[in-house]
Amino acid sequence: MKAFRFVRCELDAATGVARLVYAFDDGPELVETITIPGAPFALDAARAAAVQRALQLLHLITGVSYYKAAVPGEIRIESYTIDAETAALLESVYLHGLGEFAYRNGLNLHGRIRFPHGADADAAAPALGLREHALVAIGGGKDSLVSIEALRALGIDQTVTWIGGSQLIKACAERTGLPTLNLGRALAPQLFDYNREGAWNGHIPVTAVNSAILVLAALLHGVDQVVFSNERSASYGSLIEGTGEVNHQWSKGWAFESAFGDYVEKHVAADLHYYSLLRPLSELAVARQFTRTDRYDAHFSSCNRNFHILGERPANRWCGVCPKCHFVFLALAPFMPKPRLVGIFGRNLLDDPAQTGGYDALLEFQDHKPFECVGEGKESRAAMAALAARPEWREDELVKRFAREILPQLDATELAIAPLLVIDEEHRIPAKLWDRLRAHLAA
Ligand SMILES: CC(=O)N[C@H]1[C@@H](OP(=O)(O)OP(=O)(O)OC[C@H]2O[C@@H](n3ccc(=O)[nH]c3=O)[C@H](O)[C@@H]2O)O[C@H](CO)[C@@H](O)[C@@H]1O[C@H](C)C(=O)N[C@@H](C)C(=O)N[C@@H](CCC(=O)O)C(=O)O
Ligand SMILES: Nc1ncnc2c1ncn2[C@@H]1O[C@H](COP(=O)(O)OP(=O)(O)OP(=O)(O)O)[C@@H](O)[C@H]1O
Repeated sequence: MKAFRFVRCELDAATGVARLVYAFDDGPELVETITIPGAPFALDAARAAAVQRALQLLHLITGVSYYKAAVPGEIRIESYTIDAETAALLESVYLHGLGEFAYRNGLNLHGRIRFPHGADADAAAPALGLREHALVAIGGGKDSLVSIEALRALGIDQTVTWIGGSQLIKACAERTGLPTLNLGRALAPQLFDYNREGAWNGHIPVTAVNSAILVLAALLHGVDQVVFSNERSASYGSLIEGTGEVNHQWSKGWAFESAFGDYVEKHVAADLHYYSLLRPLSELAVARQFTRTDRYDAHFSSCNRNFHILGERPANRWCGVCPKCHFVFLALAPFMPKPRLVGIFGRNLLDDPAQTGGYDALLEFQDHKPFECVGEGKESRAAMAALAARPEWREDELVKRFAREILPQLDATELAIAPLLVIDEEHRIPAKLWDRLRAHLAA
């Protein structure tokens, strides 16, 4: 393949269906479809122009799923032009968002990803007078539920919003009792053929794609906030010997959030605020927040095996053997009564010797942090050290092994949980919310 082509993008405001069209060389058109319920959308000229800008941004970001199948040397944008700032944002999203993909496939993408661009646009995007209301992304796991409950406690109007057909996410969304919005997304079917035929494949920055979809939905619905639930720990990747840092969850990190959020306000709509409500918190602090209500215990799951487009789902909501199950069990354990936690998972993962290797990776003991959405090694070590001091946990096989074999090798001054629960000040949460939110999170 010589070139990856951004062929065109179109949105029908009468139906809410967006078509994002790509191609390799002179091959078939690859059409991804996004459906935003609530049509027909009546848009004044300023909002229609902002929707067009958001649609192009979505087209450009979503192309990463297809580009990765062949990583050709040339990128062409055929039906509109972009400026240097847009090109820089995209080059960063593609390079860092495909970091794990490149590492696992032994590819070097540095210097390869170049988006063609013209001069910088001089006019900043105007404010549109958007209604004060939050579209909150829900992923079926604990994080977004913590945000939803925090916004509820603060009295912020919100619509719980998700992409795709997951029944598990739908059940969690309905359990909130709040208004819901389910956005449709269908990848171009040829991508799955390419994968079967041996195209390059691997992780893509899915949170960047989801973010761009919600920005488009927010504009069509005329609301002023898109809220994600990405914690501080997501900014830190796995440290690979001889390679450096590779972050599976790069588009959940601060680098993406700050670049994308600033771009949306400057280039799409000045009064559309994209932010992560959980950015000031570590994974352990989010876990602690989650334990404040048991409303979702029988509904939520953080296990990504629930969320495949193709393929099998786990027999119950928690497979119990993947890094996310391992980590979420460990992160909740210091803050939740043991019977409640074992009840959620249906078993005690810390008393199962078969999970030793998985926990060693989380602890960064003779292994690196797994390529998954899990907390930092220091969070896992602090949580495990806390459990080693608790009578109800210390006899469990993996806690006992930690105390015997790993703990003596660690610096005891780095194992306290309290410093990891400190609320950070680096975030994009609107100033008018922050003081009240801070007080809620500190309680
Ligand atoms: C559910 C899951 O973890 N999927 C990852 C898995 O994909 P798999 O082949 O096992 O199954 P499917 O998800 O059904 O995907 C089928 C193929 O489709 C392609 N694809 C899918 C979505 C998309 O947006 N673009 C695509 O190109 C892909 O080629 C699949 O082969 O392994 C893949 C390869 O490593 C991963 O890319 C799949 O991850 C999904 C994109 C996904 O939604 N994953 C989230 C659960 C996830 O990892 N979230 C991160 C967020 C961090 C971030 O933004 O990067 C997290 O929780 O850490
Ligand atoms: N299908 C989806 N639709 C909309 N937003 C999603 C979807 N999947 C994940 N997200 C959002 O992406 C972000 C990262 O997802 P992540 O899986 O870390 O969060 P979560 O499911 O809320 O919690 P957990 O970490 O426990 O799985 C969250 O803001 C989440 O709401």
